[in-house]
Amino acid sequence: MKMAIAFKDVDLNFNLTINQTKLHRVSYKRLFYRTFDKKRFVYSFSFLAIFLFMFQILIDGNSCSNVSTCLSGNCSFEDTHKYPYGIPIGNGSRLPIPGTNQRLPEVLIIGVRKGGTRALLEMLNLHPDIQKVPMEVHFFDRTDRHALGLEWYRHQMPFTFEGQLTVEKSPSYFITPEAPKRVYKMNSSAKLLLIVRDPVVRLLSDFAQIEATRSEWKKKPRSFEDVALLSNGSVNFQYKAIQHPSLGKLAPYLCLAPIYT
Ligand SMILES: Nc1ncnc2c1ncn2[C@@H]1O[C@H](COP(=O)(O)OS(=O)(=O)O)[C@@H](OP(=O)(O)O)[C@H]1O
Repeated sequence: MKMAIAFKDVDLNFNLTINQTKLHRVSYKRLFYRTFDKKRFVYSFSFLAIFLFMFQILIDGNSCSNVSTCLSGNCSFEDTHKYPYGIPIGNGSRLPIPGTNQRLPEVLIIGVRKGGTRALLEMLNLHPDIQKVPMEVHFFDRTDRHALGLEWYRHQMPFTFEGQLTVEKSPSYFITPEAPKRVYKMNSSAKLLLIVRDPVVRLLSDFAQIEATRSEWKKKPRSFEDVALLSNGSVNFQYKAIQHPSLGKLAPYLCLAPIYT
């Protein structure tokens, strides 16, 4: 059989008198060896390598200039948002932006659970003078964490310049009886932010989230009545989203004026 194959700009002519199966095997093999141009391969490979190298330099060059600008002490307040825990310098190490420090928070978003506390924190963080703590630290509500001490708490804080406010949010602070005394001991003039929402709507929001998480963990689904009501039909005040603090007990530590709702 005589075949003429046009493969891009290469014309191949070869005779084969073998059966169809062998034809395919042999023709592909020949096609490969005949079209394989070593020189062209080397040129293409080198071109690709150079291109990737230049691209890498471009990317690195950009981040390097930012990082070196920061490390040489020319960082702005906004840069602390970019590198809240220092500038990554490889090997998992980080260098704090010169002039910054980890400071205890002056502002706490204390609740309420499912009140839009995350949205409030993110919106405040848009301001360059404010630095959010990305995660909930639960320092004032969890006794095991509180026992680690203020230095441990400070080390969970992002780096800030003097004049920037650090804001932490853990909605359980509002319903934990020990929290006000602990906050007061840390800083008696800390600003406490409380964002409120229709209690029934946020109860439903909380229930939906908890049940979704339980379902991910393959836990048995519960009805709303199971969690919100006791067996005698009265409200279950132990349920987290329903709990509220006893303001009488908090009074010695809270001057209501610094609570912003
Ligand atoms: N701007 C604004 N206005 C009204 N509602 C808002 C807003 N931003 C967030 N949300 C709703 O707040 C719910 C999440 O609240 P939190 O961030 O406090 O949740 S958490 O307690 O930290 O888990 C969550 O409620 P649900 O969607 O009903 O679950 C958010 O949708």
